[in-house]
Amino acid sequence: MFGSALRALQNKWRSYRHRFVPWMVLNLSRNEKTLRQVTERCKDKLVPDVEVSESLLRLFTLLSHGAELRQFQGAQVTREEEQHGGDPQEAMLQCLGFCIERRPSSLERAGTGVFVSRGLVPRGATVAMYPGTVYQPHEPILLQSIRNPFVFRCIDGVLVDGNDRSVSRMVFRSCSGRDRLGPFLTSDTSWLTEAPLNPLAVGQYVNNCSNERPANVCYQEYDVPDGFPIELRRFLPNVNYSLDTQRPLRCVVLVSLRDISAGEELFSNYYTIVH
Ligand SMILES: C[S@@+](CC[C@H](N)C(=O)[O-])C[C@H]1O[C@@H](n2cnc3c(N)ncnc32)[C@H](O)[C@@H]1O
Repeated sequence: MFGSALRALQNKWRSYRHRFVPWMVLNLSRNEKTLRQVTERCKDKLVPDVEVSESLLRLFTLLSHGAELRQFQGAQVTREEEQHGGDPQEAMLQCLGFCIERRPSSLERAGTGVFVSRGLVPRGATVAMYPGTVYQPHEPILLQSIRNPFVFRCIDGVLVDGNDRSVSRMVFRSCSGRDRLGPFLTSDTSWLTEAPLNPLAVGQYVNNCSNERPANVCYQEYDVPDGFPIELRRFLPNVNYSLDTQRPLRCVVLVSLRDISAGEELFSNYYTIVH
């Protein structure tokens, strides 16, 4: 009986993406608003990948100038360059028109959340990235997934482990070091610290929505295109678990569902079903 019920459920919800949070599954039966339902696969992405690429390239280019400025301390730089290029938060404000940061959540007992701290997020903006190690569906993640609420399942079964502690942390560091291409880093490990070089890379701390606090952002898979400049890949907060030169790197971005003002906390639907 349980088998046929499960099959019926699988037929109903053919494609889904979710965060592995046990209490959320219990919550789902009571609270349909915490589900994001998409009627067709083609309607799942709120903004096209090219727009995501454009935002990332603009921000990473400015961050890259800032990193150079810091390297060549003492060099002649204008005050404006110093202000906008040197500090990741300032670069974000200049480039995207808003800043986000981690703070204690506005929800009771929900730990840390992510807030818009300055500016205004327009609808359809790339607000954050979900950092972490990327596992193909067949790759082993059992050990890393134990008591780990940061594992994200993409629509195609690819998993992203965004935990910045314990085994997950060691795995990310190790894979990132392995994938270095001569002088070029191909991923950023600073999301494992309090001060990420890429200020978007805090999306794993976005909390789940509720009836009282509806979602203002949604997840979207983004495969890094071939032409993405090698020198800017060092700001990407994702790395493949297995060395893979054939497949594009999978990233997950959070896109705003509406305009979001400074002071507001970000909330996502931890569960999306694509019918
Ligand atoms: C991936 S973490 C999100 C970051 C988390 N707030 C933290 O500080 O680590 C997911 C966990 O956050 C908490 N959480 C997320 N949304 C919540 C909500 N709406 N209400 C209460 N707790 C929530 C739950 O403990 C859940 O297991």
